Amino acid sequence: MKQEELADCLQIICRHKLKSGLKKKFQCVFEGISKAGNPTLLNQIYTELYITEGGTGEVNEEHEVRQIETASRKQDRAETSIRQEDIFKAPPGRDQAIRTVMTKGVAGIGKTVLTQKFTLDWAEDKANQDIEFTFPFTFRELNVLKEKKFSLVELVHLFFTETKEAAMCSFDHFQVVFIFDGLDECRLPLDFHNTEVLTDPTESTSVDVLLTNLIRGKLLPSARLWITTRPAAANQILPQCVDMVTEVRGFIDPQKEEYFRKRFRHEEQASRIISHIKTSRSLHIMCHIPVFCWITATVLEEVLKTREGGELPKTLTEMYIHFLVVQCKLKKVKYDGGAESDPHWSPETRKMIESLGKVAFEQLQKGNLIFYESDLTECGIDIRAASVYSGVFTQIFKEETGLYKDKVFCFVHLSVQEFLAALHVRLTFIDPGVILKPEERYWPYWLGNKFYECAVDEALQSPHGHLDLFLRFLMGLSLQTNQTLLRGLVAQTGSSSETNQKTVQYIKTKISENVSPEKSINLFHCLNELNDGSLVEEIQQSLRSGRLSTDKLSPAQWSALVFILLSSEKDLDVFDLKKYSASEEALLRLLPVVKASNKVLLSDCNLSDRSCEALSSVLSSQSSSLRDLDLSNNNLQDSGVKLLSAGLESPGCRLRGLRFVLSRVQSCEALSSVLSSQSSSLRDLDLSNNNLQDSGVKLLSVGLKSPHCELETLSLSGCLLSEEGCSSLASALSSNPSHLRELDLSYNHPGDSGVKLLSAGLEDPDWRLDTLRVDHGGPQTLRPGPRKYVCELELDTNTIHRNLKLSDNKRKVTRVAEYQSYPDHPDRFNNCPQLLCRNGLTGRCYWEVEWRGLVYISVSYRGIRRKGYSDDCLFEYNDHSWTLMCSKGGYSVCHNYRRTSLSSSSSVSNRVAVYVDCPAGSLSFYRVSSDSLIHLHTFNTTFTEPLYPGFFVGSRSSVSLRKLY
Ligand SMILES: Nc1ncnc2c1ncn2[C@@H]1O[C@H](COP(=O)(O)OP(=O)(O)OP(=O)(O)O)[C@@H](O)[C@H]1O
Repeated sequence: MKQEELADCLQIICRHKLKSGLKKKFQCVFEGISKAGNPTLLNQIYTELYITEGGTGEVNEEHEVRQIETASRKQDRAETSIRQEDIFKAPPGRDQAIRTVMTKGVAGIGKTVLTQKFTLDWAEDKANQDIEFTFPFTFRELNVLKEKKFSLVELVHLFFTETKEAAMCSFDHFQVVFIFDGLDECRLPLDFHNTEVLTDPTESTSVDVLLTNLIRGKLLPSARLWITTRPAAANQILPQCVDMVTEVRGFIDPQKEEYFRKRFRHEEQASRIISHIKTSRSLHIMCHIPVFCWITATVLEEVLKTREGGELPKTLTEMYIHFLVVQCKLKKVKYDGGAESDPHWSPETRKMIESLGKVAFEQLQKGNLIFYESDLTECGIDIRAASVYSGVFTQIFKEETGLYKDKVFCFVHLSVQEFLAALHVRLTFIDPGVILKPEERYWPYWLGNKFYECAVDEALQSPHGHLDLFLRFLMGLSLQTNQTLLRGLVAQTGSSSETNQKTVQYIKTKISENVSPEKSINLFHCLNELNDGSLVEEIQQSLRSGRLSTDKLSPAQWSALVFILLSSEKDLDVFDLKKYSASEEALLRLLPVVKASNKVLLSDCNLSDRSCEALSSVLSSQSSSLRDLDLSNNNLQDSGVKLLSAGLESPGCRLRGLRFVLSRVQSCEALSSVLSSQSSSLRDLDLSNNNLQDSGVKLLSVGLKSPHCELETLSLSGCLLSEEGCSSLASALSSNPSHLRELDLSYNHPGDSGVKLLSAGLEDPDWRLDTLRVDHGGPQTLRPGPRKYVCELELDTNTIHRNLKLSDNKRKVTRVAEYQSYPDHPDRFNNCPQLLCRNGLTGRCYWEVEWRGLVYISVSYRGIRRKGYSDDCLFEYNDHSWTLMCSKGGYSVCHNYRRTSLSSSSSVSNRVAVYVDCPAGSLSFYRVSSDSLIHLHTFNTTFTEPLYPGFFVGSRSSVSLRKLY
């Protein structure tokens, strides 16, 4: 045989051996039960994970190229999911080969299992056969080699002895994939700036130098690399070394079910567990994290054996507590011969948990996730007992064998270590009676009452989020209810709710201090664990204020927010997008929350067709809770309305109330078809403020006429309707009279005959109609836009300041130096150069003013103070007035001390229009330019009292009311 052929042959044998070794290693998932003789086969349990390409920019925001990349990616936000076997495939539209992939994902989301499945599929010849060698490493294992020196070839030989046997000493000519799982667990100093360059795979050096050079592409540039990490640790790798970032997002709904069906072979048991999980929204949503599914499966399997239903664990901490309880019970019943009903915290179990907690904590502090016998001895665990633990407590502690000469141990999952570490802290540091040994005092936490605050600070300072999950558990364990679950183990000294409240406050201060999105999200999780009722509001504020910038959040961070919102157990009855961020981006990302809400308010949110498409899918989904939707004041085009109509017409749609604005008459046709569709459950339709005109109403009447239309209330207020429109409505209703109860035609011009036609229906016993509104009618209502709501204002001379002079038939106010001789009046502003109008507004009103100099155009409650120069008097500084400030420099708006300059004020015109809809709580300002209205700003609020228009007039300034009638 020639030399080359021999080499080929050896290589094939080596690959074959490597594959069988890997098959053996990865065919079972380690879930602690293997020792009990019941291994879980990876292929049997593996459930497809949802993986997406994930906003690479977050790795390092400063990096210019990345920013460009992020920007270009943003244009197409549609998420594409990536199949596990295609992890190295370039996404469509990207030509260059992908060398390094980084996969991020939160704790327990399935990164390790994913790499194992990838490797197993390769080893079983099922996928990626272009790869000649796959070398899966974990940082956990590599950490142990910190002090040692190897060449790359030696490192591979050490882990994959088959390659050594085949004397492989070069990988240059092969397609090789290196997998490095768990960067967050890495304790090697990866220094990309100061590490010497190494190109020779046979040169010996420390493992961190090897890795740095491999990742930088200096060493073995032809190899492909796959690194997985929890998100907070991703920034250890220079962004330019990573070609593609993906995110594991866990299980989507059908996969959650699939998981439980795979785990519980008995269909009935699986169905019972699934339906049980579905009864708790938070539990169901938490099950998108596979490790949580596993823990839930373990817990519910036990819990449901003994009782039907009952309270289900709702938070992460609760679930892990149950898990611990179940494990202890199993140990007691199976191995100690105890009975189900015995207290599960026998002195031995307690001692064992304490010792395990100590190991967990101390090793977490040191950053160790694999421990030696000596570490266990130090914590009072004797080695023989340890093997009993790992035998008995297999689901908590496992014995790792294989590569190491010494016996090593680790927890079955890092999250279990993090939980036990928190439990240890709870048991040791918080109990005031505990006297710490000097060596235990290195930790700042023991310092008494600032305990939780120190813990928060510590976690925030940890650069790669090592203590994030630990902190969540620690917070969870401070809850009285959780301590009760651990009665007998944890002393019931309990933190008082006052301490918890202080912690909540402290966390909120930290959230407001502009911490990174990852850290904020973890702090939200902590609030959730603390059962804090204002959590949702806190998230809203962070988004609204821009502290959490909607365009900088990665898809996974958004889904974390959704997760927190949904699992908060807070009533999500009404979802008001403006409270979060009035943007399409926010809507699309928060869609699962929309789906879980009953009433969804989306008015004035700059929504386009993209939102319509997404909403349409929510509408047609059987599982959606959405019943009421307000889409008014968005610039929806016909195409958008069409998309929405498809959802409205779908058989699954159970929407009852809809409020929106139709841009064009064609949209009426689409809506009309919804009304006449058999499956439509629409009962309330509010089309107020639409320029529908008679022609639009005519089209709509076709739907109203249909026997399938069961609309009960219809508002066409301010829709430019005249007599003709009324007659179409009357004719439609006479064909289908038995459903509509309320018809609002206010702010239209139905004329006497229109009113007569419809009023006749009120009397008709066949008609169900019992309320007809035709108030505020008149020809002026036929003007398009807000001008139809024009109202005549009258300045209140009793309020006018003495430096303001009236002219032009009391329509104009000018600031003057000389005092005017107005009589004393309690309503008069005596220090601020202001005045109010007489009209107390309660409905919809529109007016225009002309101004010069510096003028505030405001609306205010009547109670505004008149005396003195305090904040309560000035229109800008209180919560009962809303103001547009106009000056040559531009416009700004102000309410309750918060002033915002308007960027669109580059061209200032001296005419301003104001439109207020008091019941709807909206106040809009426009600039008037050659008769067209240019929107400046809208305040959305709730007006609790009648509003009085008013003005502040600066020196050498004037303002006058325009005559519009
Ligand atoms: N695709 C999957 N199918 C079935 N079970 C899974 C899957 N992925 C994960 N699991 C379950 O979840 C557990 C945790 O998964 P894994 O260890 O892969 O998470 P991880 O993302 O690596 O977590 P960490 O960041 O904490 O290390 C597994 O032990 C297994 O029980």
